Amino acid sequence: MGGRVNEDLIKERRKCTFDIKELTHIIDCGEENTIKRKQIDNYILNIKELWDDVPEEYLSHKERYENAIKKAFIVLKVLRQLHTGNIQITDHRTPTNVYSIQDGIFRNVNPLLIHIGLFWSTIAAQASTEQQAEWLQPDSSMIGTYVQTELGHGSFIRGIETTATYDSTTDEFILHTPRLSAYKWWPGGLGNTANACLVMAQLYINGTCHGLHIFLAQIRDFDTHKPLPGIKVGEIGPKMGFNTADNGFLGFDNHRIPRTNMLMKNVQVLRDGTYVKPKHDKLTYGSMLLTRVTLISDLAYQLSKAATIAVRYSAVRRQSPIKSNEPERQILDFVSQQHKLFITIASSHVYRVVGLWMWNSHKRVTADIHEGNMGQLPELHALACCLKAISSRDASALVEQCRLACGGHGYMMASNLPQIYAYTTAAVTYEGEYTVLLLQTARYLVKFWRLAAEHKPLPQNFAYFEDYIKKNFEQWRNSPEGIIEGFKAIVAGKTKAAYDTLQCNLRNGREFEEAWNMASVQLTNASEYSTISRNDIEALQSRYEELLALIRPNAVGLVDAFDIRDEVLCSTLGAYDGRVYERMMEEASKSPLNEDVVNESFHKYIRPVTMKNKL
Ligand SMILES: CCCCCCCC/C=C\CCCCCCCC(=O)SCCNC(=O)CCNC(=O)[C@H](O)C(C)(C)COP(=O)(O)OP(=O)(O)OC[C@H]1O[C@@H](n2cnc3c(N)ncnc32)[C@H](O)[C@@H]1OP(=O)(O)O
Ligand SMILES: Cc1cc2nc3c(=O)[nH]c(=O)nc-3n(C[C@H](O)[C@H](O)[C@H](O)COP(=O)(O)OP(=O)(O)OC[C@H]3O[C@@H](n4cnc5c(N)ncnc54)[C@H](O)[C@@H]3O)c2cc1C
Repeated sequence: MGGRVNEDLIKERRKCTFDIKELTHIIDCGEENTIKRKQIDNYILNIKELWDDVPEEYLSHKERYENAIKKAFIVLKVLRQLHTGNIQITDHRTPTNVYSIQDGIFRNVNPLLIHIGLFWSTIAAQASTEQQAEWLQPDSSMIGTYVQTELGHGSFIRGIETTATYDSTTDEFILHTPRLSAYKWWPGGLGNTANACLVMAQLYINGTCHGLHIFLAQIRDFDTHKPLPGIKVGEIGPKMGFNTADNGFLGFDNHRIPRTNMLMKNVQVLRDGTYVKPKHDKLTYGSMLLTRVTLISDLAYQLSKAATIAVRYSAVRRQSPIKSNEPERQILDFVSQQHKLFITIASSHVYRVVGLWMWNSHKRVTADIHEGNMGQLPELHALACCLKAISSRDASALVEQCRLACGGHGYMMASNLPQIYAYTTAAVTYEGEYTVLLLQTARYLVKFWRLAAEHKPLPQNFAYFEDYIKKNFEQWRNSPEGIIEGFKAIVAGKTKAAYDTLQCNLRNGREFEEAWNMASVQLTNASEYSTISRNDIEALQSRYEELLALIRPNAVGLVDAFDIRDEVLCSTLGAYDGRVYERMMEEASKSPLNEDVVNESFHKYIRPVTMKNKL
């Protein structure tokens, strides 16, 4: 769509007091990354076949999948070319990597997301060198997915019921789904696309269960794509979002795979059935850990999209004067609107920085694990659980806040805010449900509180527990350091309260697990424990309002710095040129309900009633 940029947006951009490009380079972790990102953006976004004539909302469930899969294989081909051309495209140092461009191409989810993001990365992390040499071929026929969750069990994965029983007479595992609740349910790409999968199953050797292990299983014929004998596979139906993700179900009827299809880097089953234990029994959960870490950066990106749309729209939209004799103001001038939006911009930066820090920590801990040192794994797991839970829950609430900040127009699919919300809120549940993950972190904190309560030595990271017990916390200071101190006091106080409740329940004769369950609301809910006073809160509030006013002239610059192309934003409200109403009208004209001046339902259903009444 041609045409001039909206006047208000032009003025906003003139007002900006900082160098937008410089901030973009910081977000991308360096100018060279910005250049590389733009090259990939240009390359992929110029492929004509990736763009739809009809908005995807007007397609049926089946058509949506078929359209998405067409695009997915164009993208896959490009990814392979870029890899061969040695362009590092999956570097999570930048949240705006190739996954982000896909948000624009699919406006939903790439059905190959799990194939690209989880299937290959799990093989790379958990398969032996020989297995990797065989399976990680660039021209592999395998299209895979990660198959863990079952109808009956998602959170409590030790309860998974699919079995893999070793048959030493044939040197094979027999994969079996013993009952309906053991059907695999949810894996992305499983419904129609995948011909292979990594499946989590309980390993049995000579009647002994060794717990969950990962197996590579072919499920469809590579040539005909028909399910193999003993495989029942299909798609699970429409969802709130993720509707192009092709989530599926899967059952095994005594399906045999070679022994060498168990992922054997950390754990082995030998030809004679000998079981060789891993160095740490949670290494099998490694893919969940990695995805939780990468998700934090992805959520930062979703927030930057929502903020870009809502801030640009708020600069363009004029409604109500502030003083009755003045012209109507940009809605961005209302301080309550600034409060809704600027926190989203800030949170995006916070999650980006934390996501990067977690990514580097993960790299470091993985290198240690390679050297046989597992010492840092529990802390990384506890941090990943908590950050994944909090960032997904907060990001969903903030995206929804941005949507509401766009008033009625935010309710239009063409604003893209409903899709961003549906995508973001899924992350609260998948890859470890919110409460369940918070309880994992609580378990870790309570362990260290017990040490503190028993006056045993604590690692440096937990010295503040001791400070809290000795009441060594400083008086509240209204500064970043003061705020961090305040948070430490809250964590210590909250952990103490939960620990005390646990102890009380135990003294009353409860078993530990029961006592834990009874304390679980305290374990997940925050209270105020810091030394902050009423006056401090008032001072903080007025500083916050000052900051809103300082940020206001730079609001559009701040979202421009996210540097998200219109083709990726896919929003009538958030495009760079701010031609909101023109775009809305143009999108409305694509509605099939506008194809005929008089819809045929008039003759079939309306007229017989209205004309009869007239007589
Ligand atoms: C990779 C790249 C991706 C690229 C894309 C980038 C953009 C991304 C965008 C979008 C992509 C996403 C698209 C959708 C993807 C969805 C995929 C799925 O959903 S796959 C299913 C996930 N399923 C869960 O997460 C189940 C949750 N449940 C669990 O993880 C476990 O059941 C848990 C942790 C809740 C409990 O496990 P217990 O019952 O075996 O363990 P307990 O008894 O509680 O604890 C035992 C010990 O193990 C440790 N532990 C547990 N998990 C650990 C871990 N992962 N690592 C290390 N230690 C762990 C604990 O800290 C505990 O330690 P102590 O005994 O206290 O010392
Ligand atoms: C869009 C999407 C994509 C997905 N993709 C995949 C995939 O590719 N592969 C795959 O294997 N899986 C996938 N999943 C499944 C996902 O990982 C699980 O749904 C998720 O782990 C939550 O498990 P659940 O459904 O069993 O929830 P439940 O555990 O049944 O949660 C229901 C409620 O019970 C509570 N609860 C459960 N246990 C406890 C406890 N111990 N203490 C306190 N409260 C508890 C929860 O907090 C929640 O409120 C996907 C899910 C979604 C929504």
